[in-house]
Amino acid sequence: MSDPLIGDILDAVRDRGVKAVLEYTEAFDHVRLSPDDLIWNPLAEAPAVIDPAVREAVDFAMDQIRRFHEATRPAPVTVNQAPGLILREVFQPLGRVGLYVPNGQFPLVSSLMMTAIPAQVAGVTDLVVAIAPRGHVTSDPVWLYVLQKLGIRQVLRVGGAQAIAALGYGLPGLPPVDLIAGPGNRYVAWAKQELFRRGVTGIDVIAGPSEVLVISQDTAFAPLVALDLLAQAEHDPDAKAYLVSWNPDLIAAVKDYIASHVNPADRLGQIEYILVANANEAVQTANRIAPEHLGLIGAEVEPLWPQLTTAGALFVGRLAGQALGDYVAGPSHVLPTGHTGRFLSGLSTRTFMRRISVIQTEDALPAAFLEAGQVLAHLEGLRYHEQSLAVRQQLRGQEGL
Ligand SMILES: NC(=O)c1ccc[n+]([C@@H]2O[C@H](COP(=O)([O-])OP(=O)(O)OC[C@H]3O[C@@H](n4cnc5c(N)ncnc54)[C@H](O)[C@@H]3O)[C@@H](O)[C@H]2O)c1
Ligand SMILES: N[C@H](CO)Cc1c[nH]c[nH+]1
Ligand SMILES: [Zn+2]
Repeated sequence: MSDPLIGDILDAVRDRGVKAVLEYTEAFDHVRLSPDDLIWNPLAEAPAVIDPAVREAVDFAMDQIRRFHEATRPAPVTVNQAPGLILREVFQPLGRVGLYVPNGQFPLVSSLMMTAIPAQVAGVTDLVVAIAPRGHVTSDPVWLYVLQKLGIRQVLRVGGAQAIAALGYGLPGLPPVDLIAGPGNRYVAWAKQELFRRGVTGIDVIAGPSEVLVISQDTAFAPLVALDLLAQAEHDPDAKAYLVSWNPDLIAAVKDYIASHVNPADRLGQIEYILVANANEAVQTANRIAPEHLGLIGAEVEPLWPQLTTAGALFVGRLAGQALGDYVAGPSHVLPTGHTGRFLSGLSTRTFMRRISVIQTEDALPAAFLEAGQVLAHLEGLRYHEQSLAVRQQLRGQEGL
């Protein structure tokens, strides 16, 4: 089977459930699962034992991610708008959330941390994680360690559009979720959008194949620039990497570095070199592309960062390779792709919260609010709106109300 319409996969899983999920898993992942293999509880396994150096790195990354998300969790706001009018903005965690974690071309254990930690810091307690059955997710000690450390009780061992459909429509023993978050390849990103379009679930952000754009000028940085382009291009043949510079010598040096270091067998995404006239044109080009990651390397370009308004995340300074953000800096690496940074932001605790406004009154409410409301209701010809305020104006201040 090749490139079926994603809508057909969603329909099949909605209508034929487990049977369709198993068929697509066999077709795309070349794994034959039985219905009993689909859902797995990592907490039912013995505690994972992993290499101490890996455990230390995982623990370090998880601490950094948690610290950043705790510091940026939105706080409730109270506004005393007028005497007797108390306004609030409060945040409530979502109910049941599905997290998609990529495991097709590479096992992205870091994406599990970068989605589950923000969700948990937001207060979500009902989480299911979907991971494609490539390799041995259920016996790999590192996956097991991270899943157990996060306290995840339900893993759906399915990837691709069929996993997204199963999360959205539900399966026996797997209630449907309210929101699906997490990155994935083009099939995953497309399926999430289609499920949202159908009104089945919320989604976080369009986080498809990885992208990077680097602005740099100094030829001394050619190896750093080249490696940052390659680091995102290595994720997927659908990934995109751009170098933007007004120094043709740097572009030539980066091309040379890549030509002499890359193995022809690497399945890299597309790398594009864009020669611009000056800094202003570099900024305009980057803002138009709206890349997932945007790196600024070198003293000449680093001060440009406040002008860059559409990237998913900015990386400023020669030590700020995008891989730092991919693993350990702290903000989630789940970021908008495909030019959607123009209107979407990366995953955060906000992704997993609903914002509710609260309008609370007391008898001191000034008459002006009820009067102006009646005038506007009258203007729109909405009789009962007007009456509902008029009756309150009469009752205002009366005892026992
Ligand atoms: N934007 C972000 O925030 C972000 C973060 C991390 C990773 N990513 C991206 O996530 C992606 C991970 O992709 P991946 O493929 O490695 O893993 P994945 O888990 O996203 O996808 C694997 C699944 O794709 C399905 N599939 C494969 N070929 C198919 C076909 N021809 N038709 C239908 N379905 C098919 C299979 O069912 C498989 O289980 C990469 O593109 C990477 O760049 C993005
Ligand atoms: N660069 C990816 C986001 O585009 C995230 C990631 C996970 N592991 C390594 N990198
Ligand atoms: Zn990466």
